[in-house]
Amino acid sequence: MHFSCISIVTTSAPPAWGGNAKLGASEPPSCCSFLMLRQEKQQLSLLLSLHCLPSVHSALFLFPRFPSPFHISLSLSPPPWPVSDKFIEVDNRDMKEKNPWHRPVTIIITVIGVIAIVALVTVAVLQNKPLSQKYKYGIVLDAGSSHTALYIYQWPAEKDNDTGRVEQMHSCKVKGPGISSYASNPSMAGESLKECMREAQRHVPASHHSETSLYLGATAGMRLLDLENKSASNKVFLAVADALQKFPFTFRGARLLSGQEEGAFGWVTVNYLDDRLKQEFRLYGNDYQLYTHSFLCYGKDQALRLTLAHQTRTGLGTIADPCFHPGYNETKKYSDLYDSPCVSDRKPQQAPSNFTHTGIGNFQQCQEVVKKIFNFSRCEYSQCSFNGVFQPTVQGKYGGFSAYYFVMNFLNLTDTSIPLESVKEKLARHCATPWRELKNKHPDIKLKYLAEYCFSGTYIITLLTEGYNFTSETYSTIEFIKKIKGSDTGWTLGYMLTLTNLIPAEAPDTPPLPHAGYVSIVTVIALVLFVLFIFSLRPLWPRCSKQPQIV
Ligand SMILES: Nc1ccn([C@@H]2O[C@H](COP(=O)(O)OP(=O)(O)OP(=O)(O)O)[C@@H](O)[C@H]2O)c(=O)n1
Repeated sequence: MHFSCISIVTTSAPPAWGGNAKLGASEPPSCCSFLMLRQEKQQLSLLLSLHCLPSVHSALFLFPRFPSPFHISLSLSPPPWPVSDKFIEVDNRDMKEKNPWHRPVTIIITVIGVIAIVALVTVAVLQNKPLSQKYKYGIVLDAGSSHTALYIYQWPAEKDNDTGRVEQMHSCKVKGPGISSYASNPSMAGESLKECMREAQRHVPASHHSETSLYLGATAGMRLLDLENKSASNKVFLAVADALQKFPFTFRGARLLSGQEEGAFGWVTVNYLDDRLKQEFRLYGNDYQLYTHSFLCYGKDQALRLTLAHQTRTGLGTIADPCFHPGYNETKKYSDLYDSPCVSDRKPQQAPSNFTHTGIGNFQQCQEVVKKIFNFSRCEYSQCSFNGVFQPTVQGKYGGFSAYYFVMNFLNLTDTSIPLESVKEKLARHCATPWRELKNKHPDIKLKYLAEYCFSGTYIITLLTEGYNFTSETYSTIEFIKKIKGSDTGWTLGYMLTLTNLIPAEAPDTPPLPHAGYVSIVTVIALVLFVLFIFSLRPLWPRCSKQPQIV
């Protein structure tokens, strides 16, 4: 209690003061009210002017030395007696003795209440805290046409069926070209994977090796090899399977993915990582109508072959390529250029063994050459992308990953809020940059990639606008993405989720509140209950009257 500042003004020293009250002569504290005290017959009266009501109210109960029962007169009117400049300061020590908060019962109840709240909140927190995580692992090798990459995924062991919880734990880029390049030496295809596989062995805890599934999926490069030479492609698959089986994981096969599978698994990956499967698409137990089409020979590398094949179709010894930089000058073999089923039947009869590939760096002309590799006019459907393939109207966001991302990222064009016209202008400036200047500016970038970014950027913009019909208005709906929530975008995650049955038939039940929200609510409710409990103890509190009353 807080009565040390209480001053009482009297006209005369009342006879009934106890020994703990003493006369004072100081000025009354500014906040305090005046108490008038007088004795009439056997009754003491206090007259009060309520300038600071709460403290004065309480003060009235704390004169220990008055006869009991203690009657109080309260009045809101100014005191009728002349106010003296004498003050009586009330001795605090007796007040404290009578302070109900210092009573043992109140103290015990308060302590028990606090302990109960702490216990309640602790139990709520511990009960709902995620248990120390035990993980499961899965490994997928993406055997692409230009390179192979290994991805390790992990997810909490006890929550196999929850979505949005599988995440990429590690990735490893296999040194050397894609496995299809080892057609003439298949065992080297297996050999090339070993370094990343050993890395995977180090990243997945040894106790989990045997239960970790390992998959290899091959895409465009092996599709082309399969078309060209089935036995060679089988040998490459056997060689990589043989190498992968030697590792302590559960090897679940090396196989060719169809273009449709690659598209669909890529769709599952990005929508899974974006948490869209749960909310929007309801993959769980539902059928989807998904449009996917893979244009074999129209990936970036094969598209470049097609444009070069177009430019060398007459068997020239030198070509001046608008898609390569001014000053670019390389001697290339006709046999290498035409060594792909995408162009092999177009090889000019009278071609020399080599041609000189020079650059003139002109975006507009490059776009004209690139357009030549697509057939935009033939269409038997309501609308087509190119080569007579049906193309539905694109809805929602359009994600461009892998080569789309690498190229646009190099060109500083991943921001699709940049107007399409500005994108083209920037690309034109890039293409016109002399080759020597570009090499000096980017000494760390692989020369093959650097030389091709003008072509690649032009090919991407042409494909998006002329092929997939993006316009200046819709260009901003495109997102060039590399990763979503730490996982690379691509088909591999969707493939593993599907083969490992990590997407359940039914949507999982999710708690209505996140953990933090739940704990906060429990805490607030506990505090409210505690305050109510304390108020329920009011009979133990000192009696006070809110209304001025005359007793
Ligand atoms: N920094 C980089 C890395 C890669 N690339 C290019 O990006 C393409 C790789 O694309 P990706 O879709 O990963 O190809 P692959 O998986 O190798 O092939 P695919 O899936 O078509 O079989 C290749 O042309 C490569 O030259 C690039 O231009 N810049």
